[in-house]
Amino acid sequence: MPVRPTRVAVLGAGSWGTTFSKVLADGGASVMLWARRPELAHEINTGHRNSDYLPGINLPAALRADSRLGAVLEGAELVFVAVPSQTLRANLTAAASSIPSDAIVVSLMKGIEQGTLKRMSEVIGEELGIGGAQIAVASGPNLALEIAKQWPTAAVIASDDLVTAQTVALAATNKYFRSFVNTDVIGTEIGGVLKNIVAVAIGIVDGVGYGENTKASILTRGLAEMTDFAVAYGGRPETLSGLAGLGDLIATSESSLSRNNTAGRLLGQGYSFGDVVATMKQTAEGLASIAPVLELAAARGVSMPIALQVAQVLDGTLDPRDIAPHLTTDDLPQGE
Ligand SMILES: NC(=O)C1=CN([C@@H]2O[C@H](COP(=O)(O)OP(=O)(O)OC[C@H]3O[C@@H](n4cnc5c(N)ncnc54)[C@H](OP(=O)(O)O)[C@@H]3O)[C@@H](O)[C@H]2O)C=CC1
Ligand SMILES: O=C(CO)COP(=O)(O)O
Repeated sequence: MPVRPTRVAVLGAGSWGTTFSKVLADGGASVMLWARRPELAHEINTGHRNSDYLPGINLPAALRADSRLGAVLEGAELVFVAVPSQTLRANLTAAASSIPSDAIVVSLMKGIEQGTLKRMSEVIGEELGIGGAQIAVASGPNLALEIAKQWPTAAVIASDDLVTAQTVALAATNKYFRSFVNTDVIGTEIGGVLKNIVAVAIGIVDGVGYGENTKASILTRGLAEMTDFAVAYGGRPETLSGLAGLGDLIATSESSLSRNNTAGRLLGQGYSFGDVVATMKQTAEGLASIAPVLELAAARGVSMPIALQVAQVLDGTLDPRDIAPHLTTDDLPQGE
């Protein structure tokens, strides 16, 4: 029987790490949050605010922050990680010696590492030398600011080991946040990575000014693209039609809170990739994972017209007004 953990740590005090810390604290856990900037840790401890990332949100007094990894990780039963995907490996290198050897480590991230093409759970396993029963991932329709306002939602916790997933889900459940469990780590992670890329495409369409038909076509074909890719890498199709696939695809593509959607909208309005990166103050993972995703797709022969056209808009070889990945004909016989 899984037991509810009481001592948890969260690495990364951006919008998601801080919000998830609140979810855990409101679920009854004692939470230590790592903020790499001491002044942010000070603001969280004294003002119970993180004004950079969650303006207007009051944080629970039970949530404590620190910029020292050792102090944050001491005695942690669960360690949640919410840093930008491309910085995970370096952050783990710094944290590894302080992470208790029996802790379960949970990825809250939605990216693929450039160069190695690894999922976040793979990077965690490699860097910390731990196996599947000590690793979990969390994903779902989880726009941070909505959750920080305690608007109700749900998530999926996946681990190779069901008891691990259940243990994490017990900690990550409260009156406004419900965690479901499964054992499909691959499908759950891939859903989170790929919906970001489709959300960029929808943002481009919005920025250009096209309408609901275009968006509905791309969303529907996007789900097929996400599912084909996930299945090619060993994920289960039903995971992609659940919260970690369709659910997150809808939330991210529809919301102006989404950084991926916002980045796409700016591209659609004619801003260059460089301008968009300079404008974004928070992490838009879809922009960094598009190249590794296309490499992985090519390696398994998965057709990804949406991801391909987003990449072409990013590198300036496709005019955003010509975005119409659902009109590409190479997979027409199977398309629906
Ligand atoms: N925001 C959301 O709604 C959700 C986000 N996610 C995922 O969570 C992950 C983290 O995203 P999110 O919290 O939104 O990102 P943010 O941009 O809001 O915050 C990133 C955090 O990581 C810290 N950080 C640590 N190391 C580095 C580094 N080397 N470079 C840059 N920042 C660093 C930042 O510190 P500092 O403040 O000092 O820069 C900051 O605290 C992403 O994979 C995202 O896809 C998943 C679900 C929801
Ligand atoms: O993952 C998210 C919602 O589930 C957050 O999306 P963005 O990173 O696009 O803001």
